[in-house]
Amino acid sequence: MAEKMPAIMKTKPAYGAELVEVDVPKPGPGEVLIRVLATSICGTDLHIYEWNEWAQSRIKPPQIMGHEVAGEVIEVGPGVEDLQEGDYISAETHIVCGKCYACKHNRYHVCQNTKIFGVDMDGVFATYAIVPAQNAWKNPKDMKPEYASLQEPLGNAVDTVLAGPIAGRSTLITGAGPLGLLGITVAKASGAYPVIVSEPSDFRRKLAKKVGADYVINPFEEDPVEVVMSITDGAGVEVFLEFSGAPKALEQGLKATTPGGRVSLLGLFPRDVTLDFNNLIIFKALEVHGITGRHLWETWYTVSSLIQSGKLNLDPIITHKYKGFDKFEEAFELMRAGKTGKVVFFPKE
Ligand SMILES: NC(=O)C1=CN([C@@H]2O[C@H](COP(=O)(O)OP(=O)(O)OC[C@H]3O[C@@H](n4cnc5c(N)ncnc54)[C@H](O)[C@@H]3O)[C@@H](O)[C@H]2O)C=CC1
Ligand SMILES: CC(=O)[C@H](N)C(=O)O
Ligand SMILES: [Zn+2]
Ligand SMILES: [Zn+2]
Repeated sequence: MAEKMPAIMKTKPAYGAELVEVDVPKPGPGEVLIRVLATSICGTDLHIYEWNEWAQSRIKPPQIMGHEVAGEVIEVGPGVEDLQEGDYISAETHIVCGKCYACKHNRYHVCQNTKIFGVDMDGVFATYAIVPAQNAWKNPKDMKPEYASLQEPLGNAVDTVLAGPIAGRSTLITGAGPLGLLGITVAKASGAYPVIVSEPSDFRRKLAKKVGADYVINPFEEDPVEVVMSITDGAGVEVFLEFSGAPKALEQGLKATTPGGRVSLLGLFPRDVTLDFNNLIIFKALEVHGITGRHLWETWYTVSSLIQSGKLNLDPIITHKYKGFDKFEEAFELMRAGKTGKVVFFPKE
């Protein structure tokens, strides 16, 4: 095995990243070394690439980027018992403590001491990567690596869509970025109808239709609330799934939700949001869920079963595949321009 490997690294506290040659890491106690088979870009990676305020407050360069992955275990560190060379795994990105109040209440997805690889330590945009054994998820041998790599963001989408009943429910999704697109296919596979999607990007509205949306709305040209009311005979939707992080979308979605309906909020807002809580939430008795991470580990079981059921329409969502990392800047710039769904790298041997 090579001593050195290419890696996409945040080398400096500034815009961009670099493709550099680094030493292949050695697994320490409780860790495994994987050969990366597929790794995909998350919106968070884009924040790190762009070096926005959040990234400046959290990321300590130099650091290998990336946290969505599928790989083969090639070396097992001391003390690891339930993994062996040859295991085909993906990884939960949240490294949780198991000791805090949240963990002791089985709320691992909101562990107060969460560390995230690719965010708080070296990640997986490389030929080989270190994964904590406690975070490894064993994949069925026949699962495509690009699907296996998407399980982590699919987990966010599953927790958003399935935070309450969805079968047969009218559903509004705001934001058809990579996560919103995953939300559409999970909602359709789970029996939601109609699935109405509000998304200003023409490229992404077309993608939303391909993935299975029943209706798409351009919120910059039509009032999504009016369109939803006309589709639902004035009732509003039973379920509102917020995947955009746009304050306007939040307000429109709440207005379009039927009294007593359910709201799941995944999108992260760029700033504090001012909202008419009395009339948009309280007097409508809405059930509102904040969504973060994935429930450990039931969400991973749900995601894997949905993929294996063949009911998820993932291929149209994976819009860009790259062999190796040479064109990573093109990939990030296309993603920044909103001209992609999910982008997947397949490291060269
Ligand atoms: N809570 C959590 O655990 C996580 C939250 N996120 C957040 O989820 C959100 C979605 O992630 P990505 O799909 O990667 O983000 P993205 O930024 O690629 O997609 C957001 C989409 O919303 C659309 N949009 C903008 N304004 C809109 C409006 N007024 N109405 C409808 N759509 C509008 C954009 O055109 C874009 O297509 C982001 O805010 C991201 O930060 C991502 C990962 C984990
Ligand atoms: C930080 C991330 O982007 C990650 N996908 C998560 O679920 O927390
Ligand atoms: Zn992510
Ligand atoms: Zn904890």
